[in-house]
Amino acid sequence: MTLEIPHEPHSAFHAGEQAAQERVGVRSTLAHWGEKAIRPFFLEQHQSFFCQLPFVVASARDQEGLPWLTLLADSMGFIHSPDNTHLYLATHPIKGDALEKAFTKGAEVGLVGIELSTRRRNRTNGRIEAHDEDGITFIVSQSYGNCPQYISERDWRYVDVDESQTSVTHHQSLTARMKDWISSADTLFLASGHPDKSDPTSGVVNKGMDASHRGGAPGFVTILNDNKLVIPDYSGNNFFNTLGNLLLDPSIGLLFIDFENGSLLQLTGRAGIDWESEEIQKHPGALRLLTITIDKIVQLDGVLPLRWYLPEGIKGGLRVSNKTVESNEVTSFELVSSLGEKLPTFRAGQHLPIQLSLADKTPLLERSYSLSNSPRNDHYRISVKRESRGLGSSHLHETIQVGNIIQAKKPNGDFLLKFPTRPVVLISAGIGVTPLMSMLYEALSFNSTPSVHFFYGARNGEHAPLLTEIRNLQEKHNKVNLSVFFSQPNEHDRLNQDYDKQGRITAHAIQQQLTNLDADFYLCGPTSFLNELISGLETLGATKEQIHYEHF
Ligand SMILES: NC(=O)C1=CN([C@@H]2O[C@H](COP(=O)(O)OP(=O)(O)OC[C@H]3O[C@@H](n4cnc5c(N)ncnc54)[C@H](OP(=O)(O)O)[C@@H]3O)[C@@H](O)[C@H]2O)C=CC1
Repeated sequence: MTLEIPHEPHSAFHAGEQAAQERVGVRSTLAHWGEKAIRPFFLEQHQSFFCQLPFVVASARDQEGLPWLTLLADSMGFIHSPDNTHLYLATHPIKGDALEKAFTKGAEVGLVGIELSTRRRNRTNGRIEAHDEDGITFIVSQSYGNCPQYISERDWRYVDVDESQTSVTHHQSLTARMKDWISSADTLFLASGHPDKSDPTSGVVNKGMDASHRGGAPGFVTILNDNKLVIPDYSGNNFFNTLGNLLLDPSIGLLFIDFENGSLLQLTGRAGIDWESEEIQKHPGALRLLTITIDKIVQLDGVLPLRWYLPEGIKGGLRVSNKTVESNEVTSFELVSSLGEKLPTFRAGQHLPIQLSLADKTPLLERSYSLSNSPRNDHYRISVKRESRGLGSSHLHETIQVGNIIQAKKPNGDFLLKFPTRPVVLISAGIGVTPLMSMLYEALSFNSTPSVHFFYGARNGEHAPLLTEIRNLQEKHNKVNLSVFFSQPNEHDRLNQDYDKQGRITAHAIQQQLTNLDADFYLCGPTSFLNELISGLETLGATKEQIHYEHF
């Protein structure tokens, strides 16, 4: 396929990904972010993440070149990482698996590691460097983290596989059981790939297979007929790995997991992308649709040594005890136990997974919002920006009132404040202030914190959530230094009173305020903001260990 736009051949993204990014207007922002976020090696945290997983989902092509996915599971510790470019997986697909013979030397493979109990996930693409009787050696081309959005939390346990209860069957179209399975699924995985095989010696690393996770409310996949499905595409990290591949090669693999029974449903077929038809409106929250024509199916029943179950949420749910308008678009909700019990503790920077019931009989909507209050409070607080097409944020703003009960799970996330032994520098843009607000409280609760510098960016005084609260803390604690940047101040915003500087926060402006850069930097805000600030701070000499951020 020839693409209409010229593409940058040395980008972390290939021509298809760049074309998809161009189509939605994020290509230039992503170009620099890709270089930072996508690495040709594993960070230590990603190495240890993969090594403690009981399973990974892997994509590859079969002997006919068709993409499929499988789930590779074995006893704890079956994955180990001898160095920061390799994973050894001491397992093989089972007999009859669509990818039974795929993991041979040179095969392109995509892996997604996903810890359903904490909703952490990391992705990597690469190829099989070697295989032996016991397992396969994977060498990485690209490694990157993914946010917890749309992941349904599940706990898991090992079981003994009862061979007499397993079966493998091959099909050309969906059976009634498969339709039930798909129509209740809240999780699926997609396999797609660049049509050219990477030449391992060429240094071009972005052309292999991808494995990606898709999640939504149960029933988010629509079955059109025995061979056609529609999958909504929600807002994500804008990398467009899957859609970018599909622009060049429409072949696609799908994997559904029967979590209760340890069964897999493997599908392969072709995908069409609907970028803008009116049909998209019929799928709440969808930005695009993928229409899948299924060509082949493999069903593997009872084969997995794992079973998953939904974790218990916070008993009785959370009662809204306060609702406060913080700015034009942001409202805070204070939440307490509906049973009057003590809430599970949280750490500054973590988020609260909540479930919203939009209407009777519709599936629950799962969302996570950063907690914006002090971890020492006996309540939780989330501060939610209303997004124009956001179902969760609109429901919270319009419908949820004081006294209502919201179902929630325990707070989680690993964007955390380190125990402060040097100055803490908090840098926020827009609603990115929420986890940093909580970090401000936590930093002030430690005597060891030498000082806190808060660089606060917002459009103007009408779009400046939690700023008054930060000012109040500044008045009480002489450790706090605050610099407010308004990018587009309006006529009643007063320079040196309501804000300190006109324009966006830059690394240069931060350097001007700080006497030295021996500090821990915590950043939260839009992608381009993270991009520019991380590069800027590194140029000024801050090390990667000093810079902490989360990409939501
Ligand atoms: N836990 C997490 O990881 C969380 C992450 N977030 C992320 O934070 C983001 C906040 O978005 P939102 O409030 O909509 O942001 P906005 O688009 O409303 O922008 C907010 C402010 O940031 C400025 N800004 C934008 N780009 C840059 C840049 N490159 N450098 C410096 N300043 C910049 C804007 O300036 P201008 O007016 O010039 O555009 C504006 O002043 C979201 O993308 C969300 O994903 C939010 C909450 C929690």
